[in-house]
Amino acid sequence: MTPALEVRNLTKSFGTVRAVDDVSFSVPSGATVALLGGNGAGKTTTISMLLGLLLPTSGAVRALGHDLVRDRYAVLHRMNFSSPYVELPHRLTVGQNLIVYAELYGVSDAKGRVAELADRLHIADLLDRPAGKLSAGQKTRVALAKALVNHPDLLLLDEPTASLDPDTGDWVRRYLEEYRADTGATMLLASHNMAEVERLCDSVLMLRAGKIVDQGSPAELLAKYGRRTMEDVFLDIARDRRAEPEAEPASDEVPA
Ligand SMILES: Nc1ncnc2c1ncn2[C@@H]1O[C@H](COP(=O)(O)OP(=O)(O)OP(=O)(O)O)[C@@H](O)[C@H]1O
Repeated sequence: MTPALEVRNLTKSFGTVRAVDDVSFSVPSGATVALLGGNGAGKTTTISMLLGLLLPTSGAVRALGHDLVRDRYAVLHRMNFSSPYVELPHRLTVGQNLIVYAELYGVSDAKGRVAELADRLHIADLLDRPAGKLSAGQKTRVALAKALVNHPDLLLLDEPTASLDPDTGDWVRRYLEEYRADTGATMLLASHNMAEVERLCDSVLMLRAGKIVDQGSPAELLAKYGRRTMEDVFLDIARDRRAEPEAEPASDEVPA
């Protein structure tokens, strides 16, 4: 089966900064994959290129079987994204924004789809509010509604639960699990929440300074680094510690 995403030798330079440096990976259809890395590792730049929003310096991206630079209009209507860094137009209400996006994506019953999402994502009480006057957590939920408005087959999520309280964050994760189970959609998500990654993702790509420095399923990485949590694996990889279990202190040693 054709992978939902195929990324080959993707590179993006901003002047002398190589934000993404010769990155290659593929995401099987229906999989959920995490893109992890510390601040400035290149996650947002990668996602922007995967959306066709940013032109690569070199390399190629195929999304749902189409080249994203040459053939983006064949595929963009089957993709969507959410990002805390992209604001909806502030003066329009949440409802107006969602209708505009639904119509831009050619959703046949735009009003019906927005009402359905408002109900499912518990944002009905926000529909008449200006998008610029929402709290950070409310914006995150509205961004998710926008990301799902066209029933995307390929969903790119940049920190989908940023700013959400633990209860709402848990609820959004459950919703994403249901969406995937119902639709078979493929998801690539950048996250700083390691519990979220363990829960949602089949595999993990670890970026450091624009390069993929390790990858595998959460279970494989936990075993490889001899750790109990992805938080510890993340710290090992981000701090360039080698993938081997730490020795237990001998019983007569006093821990420092
Ligand atoms: N438009 C730009 N012009 C110049 N440099 C940029 C630009 N966008 C990103 N960078 C640089 O590219 C590198 C990667 O940034 P990017 O935003 O992709 O990181 P990130 O992994 O998403 O980080 P964070 O977790 O902090 O969101 C950083 O060094 C950043 O300063």
